[in-house]
Amino acid sequence: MALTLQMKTNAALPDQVRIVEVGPRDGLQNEQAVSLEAKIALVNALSASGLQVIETGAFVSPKWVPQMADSAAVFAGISRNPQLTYSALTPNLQGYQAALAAGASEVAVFGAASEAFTQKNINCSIAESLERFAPVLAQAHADGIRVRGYVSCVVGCPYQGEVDPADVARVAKALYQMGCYEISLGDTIGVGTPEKVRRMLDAVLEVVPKAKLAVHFHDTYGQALANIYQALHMGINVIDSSVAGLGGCPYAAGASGNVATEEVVYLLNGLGIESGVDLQKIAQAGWAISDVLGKTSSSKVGLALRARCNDNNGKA
Ligand SMILES: CC(C)(COP(=O)([O-])OP(=O)([O-])OC[C@H]1O[C@@H](n2cnc3c(N)ncnc32)[C@H](O)[C@@H]1OP(=O)([O-])[O-])[C@@H](O)C(=O)NCCC(=O)NCCSC(=O)C[C@@](C)(O)CC(=O)[O-]
Repeated sequence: MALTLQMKTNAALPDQVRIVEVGPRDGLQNEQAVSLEAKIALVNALSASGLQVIETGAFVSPKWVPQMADSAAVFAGISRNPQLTYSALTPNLQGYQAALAAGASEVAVFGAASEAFTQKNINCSIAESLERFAPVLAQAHADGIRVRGYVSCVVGCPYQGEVDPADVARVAKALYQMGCYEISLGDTIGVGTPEKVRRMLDAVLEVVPKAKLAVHFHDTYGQALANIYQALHMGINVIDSSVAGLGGCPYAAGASGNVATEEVVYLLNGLGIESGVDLQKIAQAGWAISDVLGKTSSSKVGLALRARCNDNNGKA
């Protein structure tokens, strides 16, 4: 009986998941300044872990997010695996051109379902943000560069509070219709619970196909893995995460980092879902960047593996 139940539950889950590693960008944009060498070492360690996509930097105003000011140098310094996508955040055409010059293989525009957050984050209204993204998409299309679209605050906003799923669906649909190949739905401040996530995804799935959606959960209230499990059951098979649970959001006070990549890989391994990511290698990347930052990793999986490794005299 228990076995039958288990098989039924897992039958609804995808066989494969693509993890989009956002640690070098979403993570480090909200940590203390990290040296260029450490950023390059992080991206190189992530590249060796089996990940397919690494968000490597952001071409935004250095006055707004100084931690990302050396993104071009990061792109110039990394050892590229030609099989991997090294992406960058670009708020406007200026950022897009800088990302292209730096050699980004893909870019992302970023909007939000909340007017207040959009103002704080990119200094314009939602409608104005979509106007700014249009030339980015047009130029990227001409250059043969894929554009991802983020929608922030999909289940809550640090300024306005509740966010209507209809507003999320409206912005997600707009980005999709403008030509974004994938829409990443961000719980920027990590307030979602599985039921809220279900209601939000129900609304978005009415207007964007599930194969074009990704989820991006911050873990402020410890709900990220439960929310991912909910999203997996609704057919979403692209998950954003950040090694060692790095980061937060500079315009969302108190927000924790993204769900840790180690946690996501451990969950997927336990569910028999293929991600291609080597848990030990991603954990090692997490230990290294946590040491650079001089802080304890936010990844329980990373900490558990490190303790085991220490017990085994350094052998995994
Ligand atoms: C969008 C702007 C630029 C508007 O900022 P603005 O001040 O309104 O822009 P502007 O067009 O008036 O330009 C002002 C100055 O910025 C410069 N500028 C203009 N554009 C760029 C650029 N691309 N790169 C470098 N510099 C730029 C421009 O050259 C000018 O320089 P000045 O003449 O004063 O010396 C600004 O608000 C900004 O950079 N915001 C970035 C905010 C950010 O990065 N937030 C974090 C990422 S979003 C996030 O984390 C959420 C996400 C994606 O992870 C999903 C989730 O968790 O929900």
